[in-house]
Amino acid sequence: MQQLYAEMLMRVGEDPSRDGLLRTPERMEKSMAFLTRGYNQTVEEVLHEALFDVDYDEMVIVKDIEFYSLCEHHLLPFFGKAHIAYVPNGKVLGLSKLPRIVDVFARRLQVQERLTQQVAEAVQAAVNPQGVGVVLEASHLCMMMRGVEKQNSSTVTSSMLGVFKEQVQTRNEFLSLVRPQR
Ligand SMILES: Nc1nc2c(ncn2[C@@H]2O[C@H](COP(=O)(O)OP(=O)(O)OP(=O)(O)O)[C@@H](O)[C@H]2O)c(=O)[nH]1
Ligand SMILES: [Zn+2]
Repeated sequence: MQQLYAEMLMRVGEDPSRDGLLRTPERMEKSMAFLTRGYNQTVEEVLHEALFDVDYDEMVIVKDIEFYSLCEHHLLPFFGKAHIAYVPNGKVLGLSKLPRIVDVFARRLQVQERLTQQVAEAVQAAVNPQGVGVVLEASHLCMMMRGVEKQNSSTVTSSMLGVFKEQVQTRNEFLSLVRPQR
């Protein structure tokens, strides 16, 4: 990787041997490993069996979970907030595990739609709840600092499973609770 990054610096017109850039390939390699560490993680290992029997069958929502990902088309960041809800079916998940599931999939090369679906499916598989709702709102640097150069657009995606798909009322309850307060 470090050789490739040094080559890249040269191709963009830089001198990889100048003082400020000497350790840049090494830093980039480390940084890229961090930004894509989701490839080395599985949902099972981050969940750590934090499933609890609870007699609660109302909606659980964890909202405003910040995430950072890389778009697979340009390898530029897209980032924003994830909102996750589920209606339990005898078991609940340790709360911190929802953000951890987001990160397992966000720290890969992604499109926002697939990231949204993967998070919803992972929660469904982990908790076996009555249903799952996931909404992601994000800004894409590939649309801001290059390309169409639109600074204020945001992209909203959602994935609804089980009762969130079948029952308009459940979906609306979720959507009204995560709606941005303006
Ligand atoms: N659906 C989807 N598209 C994305 C996402 N991230 C980036 N893109 C889009 O991927 C598309 C790639 O389009 P291309 O025409 O192949 O590439 P490009 O010439 O760099 O496109 P522009 O960004 O329009 O300059 C662009 O429209 C991006 O906005 C994402 O998460 N989901
Ligand atoms: Zn992009």
